[in-house]
Amino acid sequence: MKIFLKKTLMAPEGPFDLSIDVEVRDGECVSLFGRSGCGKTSILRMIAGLQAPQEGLVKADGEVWFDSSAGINLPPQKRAAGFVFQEYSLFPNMTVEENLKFALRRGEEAVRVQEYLGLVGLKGLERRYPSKLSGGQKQRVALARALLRHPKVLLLDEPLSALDVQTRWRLQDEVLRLYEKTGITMILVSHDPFEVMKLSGRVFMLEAGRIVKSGGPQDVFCGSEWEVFFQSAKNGPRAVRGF
Ligand SMILES: Nc1ncnc2c1ncn2[C@@H]1O[C@H](COP(=O)(O)OP(=O)(O)OP(=O)(O)O)[C@@H](O)[C@H]1O
Repeated sequence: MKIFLKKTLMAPEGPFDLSIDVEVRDGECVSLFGRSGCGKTSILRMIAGLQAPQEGLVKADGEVWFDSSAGINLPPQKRAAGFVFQEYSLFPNMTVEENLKFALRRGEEAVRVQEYLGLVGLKGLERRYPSKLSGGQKQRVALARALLRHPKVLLLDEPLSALDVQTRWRLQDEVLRLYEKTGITMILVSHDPFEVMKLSGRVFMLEAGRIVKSGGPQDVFCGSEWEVFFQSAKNGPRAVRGF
C-alpha cells in the first residue's frame, strides 16, 4: 500500500504541514505513534476518504483511491478500508446481528454474519442491543463489522483505549489472533507503547505531521523517551504495573 499525503493541519497553537510518504506491505501491521495532535487520526481519515489531503497518492493492492495529480478521489464507500474507532460506532437501535448485517453488501449472505460473530467470540449475543454490551464486546462487534466488508486494510484508531486494562490486554490478543488468521494489512493508531510493541511489526513515530523515526518497535523506542516503557514491557506485565 502506498500512502503519500500532504496537508496543512490547523492546530490550536498554529498550522503545521503534515507530510508523509510510506509503503506498507501487504499483511503488515504498522503503528502510528506520537503525541496528541501530531496528525495520526488525520492520516487514517485521509486513507479512508473521510478527509482529503491537498496533495497525495493513496493506492491499495494496485487500486488508486486518491491521486491529486490525476484528480482521483474515491468516496469512502468505494475504498476497501475497515475502520474501528475508539468510541463505539455501533447503531444503538440495532441488535448486534443487525449492526453486522448492515455492513453486508447487497446480495451477500447473512450466514457470513454468524461466521464473523464466531470469529470475534460473540456467538449467542446476536440479539443484544449495544446498550447491553460491555465496552470490549462492542469493540468486538465493531471489529467484526469492519472485517465483514473484506477490507484491504484495517484502520484502527485507538480501538481499545476506552477499555479497562485487563479487557484491553485480552482484546489485544484477539486482534493479534484475527490479524494472524486473516492476514489483513493493519494500520494502528495508539498512544500505548505496550500495545504498539505487541501488535506492530513496524512503527512510525510522528512529530507535528512528520515521521521522525521508523523501524521495528525496539529500534524506534530504544534511545527515545519511551525506552523505559519498552524495557518494562520486556520484563513482563508485573514489572509494568510496578512502574
Ligand atoms: N480537516 C482538518 N483540517 C485542518 N486541520 C485539521 C483537520 N482535522 C483535524 N485538524 C487538526 O489537525 C491536528 C491533528 O489532529 P489529529 O486528530 O490528526 O491528531 P492525533 O495525532 O490523532 O491526535 P490525538 O492523539 O489527540 O487523537 C489537530 O490540531 C486538529 O485540530
